[in-house]
This record gives sequence, structure tokens and C-alpha cells, in this order.
Amino acid sequence: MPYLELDNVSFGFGPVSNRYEVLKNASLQVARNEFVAVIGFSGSGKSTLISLLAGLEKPDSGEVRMAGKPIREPGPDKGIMFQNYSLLPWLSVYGNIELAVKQVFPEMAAGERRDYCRHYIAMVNLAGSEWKLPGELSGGMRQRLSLARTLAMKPEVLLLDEPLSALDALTRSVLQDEIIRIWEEDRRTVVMITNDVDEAVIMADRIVPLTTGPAAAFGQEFVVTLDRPRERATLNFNEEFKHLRNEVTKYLLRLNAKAKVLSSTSELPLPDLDPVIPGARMAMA
Ligand SMILES: Nc1ncnc2c1ncn2[C@@H]1O[C@H](COP(=O)(O)OP(=O)(O)OP(=O)(O)O)[C@@H](O)[C@H]1O
Repeated sequence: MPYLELDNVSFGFGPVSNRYEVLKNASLQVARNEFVAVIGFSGSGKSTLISLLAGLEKPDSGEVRMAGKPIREPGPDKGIMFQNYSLLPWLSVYGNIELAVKQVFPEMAAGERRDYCRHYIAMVNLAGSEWKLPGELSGGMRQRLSLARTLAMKPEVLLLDEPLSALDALTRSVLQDEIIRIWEEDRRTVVMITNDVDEAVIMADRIVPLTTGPAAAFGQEFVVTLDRPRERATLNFNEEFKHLRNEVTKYLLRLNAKAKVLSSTSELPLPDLDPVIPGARMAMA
């Protein structure tokens, strides 16, 4: 049985009469402790997918399930990490983590909580910065803090919504390695949204493209069989890595080309308005 599942899910925004359909009949199955990367173009519905998996949105039809039960609301069993950090700016590194830990483990004794928070701060290499405010941290450090906070809540499922997209290439690769190192030590079920093919191949067990919207669904999936740990320095010379990267890229380009053809041949409904003629007086009813 899959651990996390989207079963024929459709979801849109707006009133029924004029609904913008983001996902249509989308189905995805994620095994327990699997690391799945969902890749897609901007606007295809990736963040919407994360909101559905987190229980922040409900499908119009179909069902989203975790461990066989419908997901009805957000909860600490589903940890989300957004690209914009969502940290509390008035709390220190330690304070941000402690607040989350207090919410999830209210019965934890003060001494144990201190050690627990420090453990996660050290895990993401932020020891020494624990009394700094988010505003005093670099973008990469904020992402680390956001990751530590999510992990400290011990969620069963990690939902990562383009967690590294705001970072420069170097910091991004350091954090990719860090997320993988932590995941390998303490495996969880992960769904990571990304728009970066290399990131998906380096990190994931499986890559699932989202077709271009509207009415997006999941396309052809790619299984990543590269051994772990994956050594970034040697991957560039690895034939399997290069082949997979090319295949995923080619597939995404085909999807994009198909979407362009469809949008150029589909008819656009125009509003039924009288043209405005410069200089003409408007008739008042
Ligand atoms: N609250 C909303 N109300 C109406 N439309 C929305 C809302 N949120 C998203 N959309 C629309 O739904 C579609 C999918 O949005 P979503 O944010 O899921 O895409 P995305 O793939 O995550 O995009 P990006 O990669 O640019 O962040 C877009 O066309 C967007 O305009």
C-alpha cells in the first residue's frame, strides 16, 4: 500500500461557473520513506499539489490519503518547508525551533527540550548562531533554520516546496547535500518540488513531472537508480546520471512544446463589449 497517495484528484480555483482547473485526474503514489521529486514548469500547479498533500486545500474530486486515511487537515505529521522560509522574525534561531517543538511536544521537559533544539541546530550547522535573529542570517542560513525547524517537528512526511530555489548555485548544492545526508540518517517520506533537473536527479529516488497546466496531471516518471551516497564531484562523469538528466530534460521540453501548440490552436473567448471609439461620446443609459 502506498504511504502517500493522490487518487484521481482534480482541483481548481474560482467559482463553479468559471473554475480555473489546476489539476485534473492527477494520481500519484509515494512509498514509505521514498524521496520523490515533482518537477514542472512555473504555474503548472506544484504549490497547489503541496497544499493538497498538506491538507491545506481539499480536492474537488478524488482523494488524498496518508497511510490509507484521507488527509483532511494540516498537522504536525506533515512538515512543510516553503521557499520563503516562513520564519518568525522576532524570534532567534533557537526561539524559532523551540516554539515549533513546544507546539508539537508540549509535554517535553525544559532540559530535554533545550538539548533537543540544540541537536537540530547543530544538525544544520547553525551552532554558534543560535541567538541570531532571522534578519541577521544569510539566505542559506535561513533555509537551514527552516529545515531544522521542520525536522525538529518529526513529521512522518516532508513536503518541500522549492526549498532551495532562492539560493545561489553554490549554497544550493551545499544544502542539497545536507538535506540528503539528514534524510539518509533518518529516512522519511519526502515529496520535493523543484524546477531543477539536476537537483531532482541528485536527490530523488523517483522523478515525477507535472504536465503543463491548466488541468495538469502527472506525466511519465523516471526512476533514479544511482547508488547512494551520490558523490556530486563524480556524478558529472557518470553515464547513468548524464543519460537520465538528458531524458528528463528532453521530456520536459516536449511537454512544453506540446503545451505551446495547444495554446496557440485553442480558441480564446473574448468579452462581449462594444469597442471604445476615441472622441465618441458615451451614451448614458
Ligand atoms: N489562490 C489562488 N486563486 C486563484 N488561482 C490561483 C491561486 N493559487 C494559484 N492559482 C493559479 O493556479 C495555477 C497553479 O499555481 P501554483 O502556485 O500551484 O503553480 P506552481 O507550479 O507552484 O508555480 P510556480 O513554479 O511559479 O511557483 C496558476 O495558474 C495560478 O495562477
